[in-house]
Amino acid sequence: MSDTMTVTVTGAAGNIGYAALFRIAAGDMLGEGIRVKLRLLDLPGAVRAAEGTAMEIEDGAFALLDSLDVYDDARAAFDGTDIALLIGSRPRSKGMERADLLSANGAIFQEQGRAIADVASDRVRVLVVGNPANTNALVAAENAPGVPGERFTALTRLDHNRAIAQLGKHTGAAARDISRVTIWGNHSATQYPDIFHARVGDRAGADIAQDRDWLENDFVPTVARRGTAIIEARGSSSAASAANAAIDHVHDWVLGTPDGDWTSVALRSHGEYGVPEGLVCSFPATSDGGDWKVVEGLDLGEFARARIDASVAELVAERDAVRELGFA
Ligand SMILES: NC(=O)C1=CN([C@@H]2O[C@H](COP(=O)(O)OP(=O)(O)OC[C@H]3O[C@@H](n4cnc5c(N)ncnc54)[C@H](O)[C@@H]3O)[C@@H](O)[C@H]2O)C=CC1
Ligand SMILES: O=C([O-])CC(=O)C(=O)O
Repeated sequence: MSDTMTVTVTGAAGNIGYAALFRIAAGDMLGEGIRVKLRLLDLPGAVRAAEGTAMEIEDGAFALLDSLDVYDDARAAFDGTDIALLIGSRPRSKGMERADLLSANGAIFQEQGRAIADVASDRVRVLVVGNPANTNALVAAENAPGVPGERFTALTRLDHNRAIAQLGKHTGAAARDISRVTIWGNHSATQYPDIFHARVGDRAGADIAQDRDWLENDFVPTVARRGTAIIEARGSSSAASAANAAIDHVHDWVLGTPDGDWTSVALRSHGEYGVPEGLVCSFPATSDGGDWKVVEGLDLGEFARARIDASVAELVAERDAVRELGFA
């Protein structure tokens, strides 16, 4: 990492953008010694609002902020970028079919993948937050010739953090004492939050998982449906927690995961754990500050295998749909 990094945030006028940008400018994402050039991208109709957010960022007088620019054009926004947070996407509207959603987002992430390949820095790292995040990342990667596939990732860190929180509530342990939790599969209700390899203080996750009623009827569905529960309670989707997770994801990617722990990252599969090559699937992963590395060799029991297979089947169906639409 150099001492100045260019960071592009799409959907900058939106809720997650609003919660993420100030923390990025404050140094929470890349570390306190690293200066940041911030580039905000949104649609032409939302640029005025993005400019308002930029005015507030200016008013933060952040010591690490070197420059701040607002764009409505992807190629200009990604020019020379080192870190791209792809948050903006087309939300599902009333009456919209799944295919329409994949099609609208396919077009966005195809264009952004091409722009990143053409103009971003050679070391660019991409995190897709906008839903359907895994498949949007797959589309962007497939349309970015010359950019190594491992530079395209999707966010399942929010699910990972949710799993730690629920495990902490159940056991009374603090988040800092919980490690080696894994989210497998898709960022959707089919995801499988896995505690069988976790450590909770001195306890093994497999021991806590002996309470099958809690595991199957409480923990797994609570984590997998937390996004929906928050929409029902707040009237809008998770924003500050999603921004926090995006910052955690990039932080651990560029600065490394803590010794003895791993995190969850949706990465292009090389066939690990039998996941078809090329799918953007959530795995346990570590980083030494360079590339993500999938943690291999974990034993998966029948319970885990069935759930991972179901989530992977959903990813295959999404991939086939965007292929059919010509986006991948
Ligand atoms: N992966 C995850 O864990 C999570 C993902 N999400 C997803 O993140 C996305 C953003 O959420 P919010 O910020 O709450 O939504 P929001 O609706 O508040 O903001 C989205 C922004 O993206 C912009 N946008 C749309 N298309 C764009 C494009 N082609 N280029 C640039 N900007 C574009 C919109 O104009 C809007 O300003 C949604 O897709 C949401 O479902 C939300 C929570 C968690
Ligand atoms: O469904 C949404 O837009 C929100 C989401 O992904 C989550 O909270 O996990």
